[in-house]
Amino acid sequence: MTDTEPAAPVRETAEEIATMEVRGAATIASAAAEALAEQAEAAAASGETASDPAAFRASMRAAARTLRETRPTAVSLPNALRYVLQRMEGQTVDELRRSVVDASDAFVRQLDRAQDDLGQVGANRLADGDTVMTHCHSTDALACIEAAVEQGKSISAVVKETRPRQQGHITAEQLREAGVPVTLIVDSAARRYLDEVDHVVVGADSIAADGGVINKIGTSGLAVNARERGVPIMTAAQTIKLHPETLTGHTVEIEMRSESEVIDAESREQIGEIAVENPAFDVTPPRYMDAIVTEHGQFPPESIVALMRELFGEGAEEPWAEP
Ligand SMILES: O=P(O)(O)OC[C@H]1O[C@H](OP(=O)(O)O)[C@H](O)[C@@H]1O
Repeated sequence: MTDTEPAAPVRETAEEIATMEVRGAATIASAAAEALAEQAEAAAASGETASDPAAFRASMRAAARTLRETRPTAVSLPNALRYVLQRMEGQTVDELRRSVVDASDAFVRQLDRAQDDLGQVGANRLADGDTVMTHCHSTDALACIEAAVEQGKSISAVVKETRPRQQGHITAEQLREAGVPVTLIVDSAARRYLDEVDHVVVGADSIAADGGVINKIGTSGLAVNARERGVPIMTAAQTIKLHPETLTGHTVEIEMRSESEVIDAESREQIGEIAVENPAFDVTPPRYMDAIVTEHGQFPPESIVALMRELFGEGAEEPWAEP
């Protein structure tokens, strides 16, 4: 390990996030925070950085940059890195190491608590006997449904499979384990089933300052259909999903993934010369979203900017940048 090459656990976590073995905005954030703690332990034990606080700090910044470069859309990833690096302090390597490990632990605990708290808020929106429709797999959205079940409400679910990676299968399995009767449908059947649904519950990868919700591709179409059918739609998103850079006019980059997720090589070959595109996320305009459910309560999307300012100030530093 040199001061620019992160330790093995960081490289492994970065690879797992890039290949989506580790996925879902909250899970990515907690894996990134834990990887920084592992980097701190490794750097404090390595010849090059163990006795040089400046080299230790540089190795932490390099590790954060490696993690940052894995996936561009879920803002929980840079928010996690920011949380930990902003709390790195001390004169000696041992003090620096301890501050990083403590910040990483605190971040992960805060994440779990936030999800429990927003689950209660989201559950309050659901009534006994409701059927919910889900899209993709979101631990924040599942927390709302599971909390409703724990409140003693009987909830059933229509689960969209979510092409191309079919994260709906994970949702279906976890809801079934929570005792929720599940009907799995293909994405294109969603509008037909909305007539049988009381609420649509989705997660978010990022929330923009204007209340736009960036979530798995297909969310915006689902939201428009839900509005047309008169079905309320909420996004469950703890505040690490708030995108501070959008306060200063930046837009959220939409990740484009490999065409191999959409079409296999043989079919591709047979069809001949065509373009294939695979955007992983889309933006649901605030007017199509009824509520953003966070650990601080529920918000109309248009008012989320006030919470964003309160939590992040006017913008976002990048503590992983070289000074
Ligand atoms: O943080 P939680 O609620 O678990 O997940 C949030 C979102 O992350 C997922 O993205 P991907 O599957 O990583 O591309 C989905 O878009 C999901 O709604």
